[in-house]
Amino acid sequence: MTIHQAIASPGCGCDRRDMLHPLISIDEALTLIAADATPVGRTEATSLDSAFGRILTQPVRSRSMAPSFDNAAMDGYAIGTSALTGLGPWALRVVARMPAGQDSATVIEGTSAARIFTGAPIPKGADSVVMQEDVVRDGDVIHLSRRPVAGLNIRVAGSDMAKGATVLDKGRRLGPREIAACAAAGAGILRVRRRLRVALLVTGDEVRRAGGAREAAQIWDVNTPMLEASLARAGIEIVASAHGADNLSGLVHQLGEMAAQADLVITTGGISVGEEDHVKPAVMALDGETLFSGVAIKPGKPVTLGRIGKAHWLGLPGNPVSAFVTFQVFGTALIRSLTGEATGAPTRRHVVTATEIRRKPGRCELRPATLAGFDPHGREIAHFEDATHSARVGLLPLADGLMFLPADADNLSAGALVEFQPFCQS
Ligand SMILES: Nc1nc2c(c(=O)[nH]1)N[C@H]1C(S)=C(S)[C@@H](COP(=O)(O)OP(=O)(O)OC[C@H]3O[C@@H](n4cnc5c(N)ncnc54)[C@H](O)[C@@H]3O)O[C@H]1N2
Ligand code: MOO
Repeated sequence: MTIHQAIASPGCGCDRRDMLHPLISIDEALTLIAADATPVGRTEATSLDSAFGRILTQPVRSRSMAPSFDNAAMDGYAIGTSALTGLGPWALRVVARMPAGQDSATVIEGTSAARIFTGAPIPKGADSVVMQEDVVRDGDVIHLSRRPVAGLNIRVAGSDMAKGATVLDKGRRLGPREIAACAAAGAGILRVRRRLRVALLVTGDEVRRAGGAREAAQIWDVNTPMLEASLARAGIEIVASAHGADNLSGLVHQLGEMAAQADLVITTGGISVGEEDHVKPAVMALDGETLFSGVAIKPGKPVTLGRIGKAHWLGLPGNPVSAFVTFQVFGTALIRSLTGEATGAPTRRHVVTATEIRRKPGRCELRPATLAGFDPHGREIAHFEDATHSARVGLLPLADGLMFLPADADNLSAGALVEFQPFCQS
């Protein structure tokens, strides 16, 4: 039984069908982004200590075996197991001391042992390291009651990385884990894509700097700080961030200047259908083009992708939750394509809904949701508000990601399986 006629429109109230401007699906929009946005050309060298957040343009290969020599995994005694005849216990004379970082010509022969510390090279003749807790030491002699196996507590050369092994493929974003692997591989200089130049134009006559003076009917700017924070990572350079008035000639001037210096221009506001919405006309006045305009989602329906000259243009709606959601879904995918990041669009996983959902079908709803543990079958549960509100950011900090409610679903029972995209940094 369908129940959607009984449902009021509690969200942004923008569900009416618009036959003049057919909407495309999320996946169609993501396909267009992937086809249009090829990585910016230039690459550059960077040292490992400033590589965080950058995208590799060449694979990283290990310069030597890792570890490069057999070494002790424990503080203890290096011994040769073949000298342990009979059933024990055995007494071994300590003939050398081997701290980490010191090369040594020590050779272990017969029932002798070397005092050894974690990370120190294994001396010739030794094939086992016995933890100091497992011996009794008496002067220069250690007493051993249990036979250690060969190889015990030895980190074998090359067991982590072979020489020349590909440690990372090109297209990887360098986070702490990747940087650790590069360091172990001896990769001090890396080839990465140059920073993506992004310009931000937040429009609206009513918009004033957050926390600053404002008059009645004026609002604090949420989109500039939210998007600057979303773009704050090492592979991105914000080359301009400005406020634009609802004025065609002013926007033409600002967008023209931004497009000349940026790979990507992101705008917010001014892309709906009212006569105060001047962003699209301004792009057209600059001989820009539109790849898509309008996606069948809620919130964020008017999201638009295009070009202004050589620059890509992503037009986000003015409503802050709509701008945030569309940046998460499309902005992130676009930036990953432009920076050549191999992961592509952010991945989604399945979660189950915490409670029943009644909604008006028509557009796929991207509803901020909070993860709340697991159900008895081990499936992750997502909590959510009763509706999606494109202008209410108060509860956004509580959400972990976006729940995708299918376009045609008018009633989902508690425990329904839905897609979930965790929030991510661009
Ligand atoms: N007749 C129709 N009206 C609207 C439609 C429609 O299809 N037909 N779509 C609605 C939808 S959906 C959205 S989303 C908005 C998008 O409009 P714009 O992108 O043109 O955005 P604005 O009108 O400039 O602003 C919308 C809203 O957001 C507030 N805003 C804008 N910028 C900021 C900012 N930086 N920080 C905080 N809040 C901001 C602005 O004051 C408006 O309230 O259009 C619907 N209308
Ligand atoms: O008000 Mo709109 O579709 O919610 O972004």
